[in-house]
Order: sequence, then C-alpha cells, then structure tokens
Amino acid sequence: MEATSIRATTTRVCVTNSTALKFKQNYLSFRKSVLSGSPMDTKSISPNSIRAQQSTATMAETDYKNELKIKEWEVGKFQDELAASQGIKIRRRPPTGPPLNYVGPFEFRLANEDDNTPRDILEEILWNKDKEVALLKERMPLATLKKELENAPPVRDFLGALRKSHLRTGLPALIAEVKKASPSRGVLRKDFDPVKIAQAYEKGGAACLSVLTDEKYFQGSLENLEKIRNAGVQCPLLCKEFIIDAWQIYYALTKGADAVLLIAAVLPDLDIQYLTKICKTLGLAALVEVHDEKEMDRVLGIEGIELVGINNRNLGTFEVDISNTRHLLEGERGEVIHQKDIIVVGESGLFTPSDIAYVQNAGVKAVLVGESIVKQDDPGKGISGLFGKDISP
Ligand SMILES: O=C(O)c1ccccc1NCC(=O)[C@H](O)[C@H](O)COP(=O)(O)O
Repeated sequence: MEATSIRATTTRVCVTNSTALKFKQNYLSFRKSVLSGSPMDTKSISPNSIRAQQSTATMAETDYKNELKIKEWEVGKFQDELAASQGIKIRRRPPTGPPLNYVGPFEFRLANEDDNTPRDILEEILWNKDKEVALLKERMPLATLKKELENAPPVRDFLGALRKSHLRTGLPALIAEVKKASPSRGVLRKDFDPVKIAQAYEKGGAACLSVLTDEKYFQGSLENLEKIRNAGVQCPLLCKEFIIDAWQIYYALTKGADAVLLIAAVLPDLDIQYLTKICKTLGLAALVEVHDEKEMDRVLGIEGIELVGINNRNLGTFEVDISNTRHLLEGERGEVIHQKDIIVVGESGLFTPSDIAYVQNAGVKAVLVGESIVKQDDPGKGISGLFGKDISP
C-alpha cells in the first residue's frame, strides 16, 4: 500500500492513503451530523465529548488540507522535472518554497528556489496565464462550461480549408492573423476593428484566420473571436492563445473557435497528446507549434499530429529568422512529415513574395502572417502585396 508522509505543524504523522481517506470520510459524516443535528444520537453525548470530537475533527481537517497542499506542490515539482527532461526551459508557474515543514523526495533539491523572476517573456506570459486561467476556472468550473457546449456554434473544417486553398492557388494557404499588438512590436494598428480586419482578410483570399486572444500582452480577446464568428465570417478561426489547460479549449469552442494553438516550448509531450485528443473529440484542429529541432522531433514522435507550425520567431528572445523553416524541414524530418501527411505552416517574419516563395520551396503548405498584412490600410490588399498577386476567390 502506498504510504504518504506528512508533517503537521509540529508532529510528523505517517498515514496510508486509505487511512487518510477513512479519516476524511469519518470527519465528513461527523460534520454532517453535527450540522444537521439529526442522524447521530447527540443527546446521549455530553457537551464535553462533543467539544472533544469537534476539536479532533478540526485537527483532522487541518491535517487533510496540509496533506493536499503537499501533494499539490509535489505534483507541480514532478511536472517541472518531467518538462525539463524533455528540454522545456519554461516553468509553468513561479517556483514556490515547499509547504511548511515539508519532508519528502524534493527536500534535498531545494537550494536554487529563490529564482522568482521569469527568465524571459514567454515564461512571464505563462505565469500570468496560469493565474488568469485559475480565476476563470473558479468562476466557471468545467462541468458548467461543458453544459455551455450545447450552444456552441458548429466547428468548421480548418485543415480542409487550408488544403482547398492550397489546391486553388498553388501557393501556401494563408492563415491571416488578427493582431493588434505584440510584446516584440508594440501596437501594430491603433484603429483596430477585429471584424473589419477579418472581413478584409476573407475578401483578400485568406483560407483561415488566426485571432490573438491574450489580453495582457497582445491586446486581444476571445470576445474578438466571438464577434468575428457572429459577423458571419466563413473562414475557420484559430484561437491564438497560450493553452496550458484543457479548460481553455472548451472555452474557446464555446466562443466559436475551429482550431487552437499548442506550443511545444511550453507543453510536455503527454500534455500535447492529451490536449490533441480533446481537440479531436471536439472536432477542433490543433496547430502544434515548434521552433527548434528538439521540439520538432518530440512532436513528430507523437501520434495523431496533423498540423505543425514552425515559428521563425524565438518566443523568448524575439529573434526572427525565416531560414528556421527550411532548416527544420531538411533531410529526415522532411521525409517523416511527408510520410505522415502533416501540413506544415511557416509562421512569423513573412513580408514579401520572395519570403513566401522561400518557405514554399522549403516545403510548407500554409503560412501564418500577422504584422505585414495587419499594418496595411487595407489588410485585404496587403494580402496581394504579400503574395505578389491577387489570390482572392
Ligand atoms: O509576436 C510576438 O512578439 C510574440 C511574443 C511572444 C510570444 C508570441 C509572439 N507572437 C506570436 C506569433 O508567433 C506571431 O503572432 C505570428 O506567428 C505572426 O507573426 P508575424 O507575421 O511576424 O506578425
């Protein structure tokens, strides 16, 4: 039987999980009987013995809460270690010291835990996202959210739209990004009207749209995505978000998303696998984004991946280099991608027809473009400028 070691404020207590469970069940039924005043025969119990039972119950509850806190902290630590073992440098949340009087497997590894500032912008974004999602989940638990799914608009075929556009134009299909601002470039467009921009993109020949939904760093919102969907835009919509929890996928679906972004620099393999499965069950496409060889190799090792984005931007340093796309598609990796019939999207830093030709020659069937088109007076015409010709349907 698995043993759980916990240290209460002063005494060290060693209990088995089943003992802890029984403890909790006894306490809960005792509390219920005290609160309802009925099923237990309280008349035959003296006031002193009731007080004694109540204080035992309070101690049991405190122990139980301590135990949960420790378990939660240990799970977080295990997750960090697993992520680090896969080369993920980003920590999901700021490191915290262990709960009071912690004794356990991590205690001999706690020396460097005072590093409490994010290492780069991506880590900062994630730490904020973690808090934001926790709050949202508190306000709308998953069970409630799942009920909302009944009213969600039908999911459109994101991958199908990319294939169709690529066949129609012979050029990489365009995922045009509705992006007001970014940490690397600041505000890109002051007169930002998400619906007008989306409509202009659709008219200009975009196959799909990417809508940035992060508020703090990109001045986006899921309401923007919802508005675009409700305005009757037919292009399938990618919810461009920092997804760290399945809850966000359900939420995006209720707002009208057809696809979500999963970032390999942030998510360990198991999370990518799990979140991709959820997407499949819901009919959503998952764009799994990589930036380097290690991330690409991890993602190619995961079953069922259909859409991979190569980001030419390093999300930690903001450095952009479009040769990254070619580099990651060379040799064996390119062959695996071909065998698996994965659609590759070239992302970031694409401004000119020669940039598009360059990534197309490298092997992409789609491109994700923000800055170069969103900044144009008419973002639809920006698309013709980007491709060097009119690609409208
Ligand atoms: O764009 C940023 O500054 C940024 C910073 C940190 C995380 C993500 C970031 N951008 C997301 C993207 O990758 C781009 O929005 C997308 O690929 C379009 O890029 P671009 O065409 O260069 O606007």
